[in-house]
Amino acid sequence: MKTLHFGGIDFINAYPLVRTLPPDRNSNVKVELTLAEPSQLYEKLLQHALDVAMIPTYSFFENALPAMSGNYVIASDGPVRSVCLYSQKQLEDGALIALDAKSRTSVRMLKILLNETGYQHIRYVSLPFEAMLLRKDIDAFLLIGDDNFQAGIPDLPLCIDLGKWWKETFDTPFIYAVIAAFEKENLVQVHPWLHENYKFWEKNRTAFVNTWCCKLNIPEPELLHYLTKNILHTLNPGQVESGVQLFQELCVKYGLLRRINSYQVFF
Ligand SMILES: C=C(O[C@@H]1C=C(C(=O)O)C=C[C@H]1O)C(=O)O
Repeated sequence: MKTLHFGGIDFINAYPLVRTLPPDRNSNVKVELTLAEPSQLYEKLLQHALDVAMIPTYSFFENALPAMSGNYVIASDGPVRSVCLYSQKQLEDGALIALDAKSRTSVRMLKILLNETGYQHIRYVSLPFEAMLLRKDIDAFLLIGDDNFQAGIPDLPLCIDLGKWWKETFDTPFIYAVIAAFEKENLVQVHPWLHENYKFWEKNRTAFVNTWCCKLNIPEPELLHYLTKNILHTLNPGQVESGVQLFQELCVKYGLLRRINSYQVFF
């Protein structure tokens, strides 16, 4: 049996897709799992150190990758909770925004939203989370992933949820990460393993959340809400295609991507 090298995002948002199957479980596919940040998984996929990986949607387009899964995504259709812009006061044009250095997709999502809203002179600086907190000249910062659950962050008076903002602006879900491969075969072969994980999650949600909430130090109802109401792991087939297409078109419109690339979505 061939071993598939799969890269799974190590953020909480991906737990239901990659952390539910016991490692010793007999499965029809043999998957060797590497957990890492989305941008690192993208680098490994480019180097062919991984066969299939969960990668930022923007990276998928930036490198014109040929194939993505239509079955599983990291998406939201309204508030996402873990992609937020924090600030002391209402944003003014000309403000300096620190962008989470981990992010590839949400930084472009923010730029699109600011452009659509009419801001034209925002300045940006890319920084790791810890460095942002030390900079006094920054007006707002964009954080992605698990750092949004750190105590103290929500104390800032203004917190703009980008998933909510996107939904209000375009009335459609937003897709933050996709599962991509160079070879269609590898994508199709990893699907049963992802299905197994996700089915296991759906059947045992309460037990998983109960275990994870202590380890992560997040109240149980909040974690359950995050993983079932904020983050969406599946969308209707048409929604995946139209969602990523819209994002790609807007990236081109605002000069964030050179051209529209074609690609295939597999189920
Ligand atoms: C929803 C999220 O989406 C993440 C945001 C990403 C980005 O901005 O590049 C990449 C992968 C996603 O898992 C999150 O950060 O929690």
